[in-house]
Amino acid sequence: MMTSPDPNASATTSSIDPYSQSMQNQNNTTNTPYAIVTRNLVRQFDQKWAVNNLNLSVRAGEFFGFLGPNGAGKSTTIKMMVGLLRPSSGNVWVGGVDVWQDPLRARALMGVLPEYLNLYERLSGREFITFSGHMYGVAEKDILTRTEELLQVLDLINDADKLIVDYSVGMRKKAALAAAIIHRPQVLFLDEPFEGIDPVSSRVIRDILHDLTRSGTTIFFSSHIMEVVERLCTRVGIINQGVLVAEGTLQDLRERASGDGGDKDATLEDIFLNVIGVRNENHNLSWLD
Ligand SMILES: Nc1ncnc2c1ncn2[C@@H]1O[C@H](COP(=O)(O)OP(=O)(O)OP(=O)(O)O)[C@@H](O)[C@H]1O
Repeated sequence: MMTSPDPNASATTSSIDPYSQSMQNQNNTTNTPYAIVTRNLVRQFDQKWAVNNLNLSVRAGEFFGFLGPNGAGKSTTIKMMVGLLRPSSGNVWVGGVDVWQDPLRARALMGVLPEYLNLYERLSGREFITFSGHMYGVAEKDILTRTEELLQVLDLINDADKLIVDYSVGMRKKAALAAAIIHRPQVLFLDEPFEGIDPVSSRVIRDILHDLTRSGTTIFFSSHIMEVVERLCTRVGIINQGVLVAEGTLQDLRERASGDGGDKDATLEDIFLNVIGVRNENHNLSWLD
């Protein structure tokens, strides 16, 4: 794997050779390649700073959960990371490749499950997953076996020849997930993967994601479902109003919460609400009194 720029280097460094710098973790103890690095990443929409100077480094093999309230900037960040939305300024490297300098090479390393699925409605589920395999250059025989296995495991096999236009929300999401992982991506981006998914499929997806990380895939996903993030993620980042306000393992965040006078056994939900500054205010509707 190629290396990306040193995330601990000065954030103001502008011209970096992402292929030549060696990677070291925060303690300078091991050489750990970073799967995702953002440097001073900004996206403005008119006067609104949707993402404000984001510096984030995700190590290879991590399962990284990206949290934030509605409108915090999660989807905007993911879109910039995967090459769907051009940053106003700043850089993103995935697997050591600058996403905006070399988008095709970067895209070949990734799998992406976007928030709003724009699927090929007139293809069947089976055709769509197969098509994705071809797009990623997977060998024909692997496409055949992987497609059937994905359809089976994701419980789409009985609807495999139905057109996607006739799929339910959850079925579309599962088909999109299958299409995003058929090439065994080095880095998988998932924007709200569990939204609209029933508990049975949710379990299946969690198992698949676990298997992917075991086989070396780095996963970056956003979610509002704290329990899932708590259960799956090795590290968590919290964004609020476009700014990264907390980052670390759950243990790091708990220790930080207890240092701030919080509970050392705090749940991720407690930590999240605390970090984004939610107080126990009165949320009653006056006209319901
Ligand atoms: N195309 C756009 N044009 C204008 N403003 C936008 C656009 N896309 C996003 N925004 C704004 O950028 C901010 C961040 O939006 P984003 O969709 O990234 O939030 P989010 O954290 O993914 O929210 P949610 O959890 O509700 O999906 C919001 O204020 C949103 O209104």
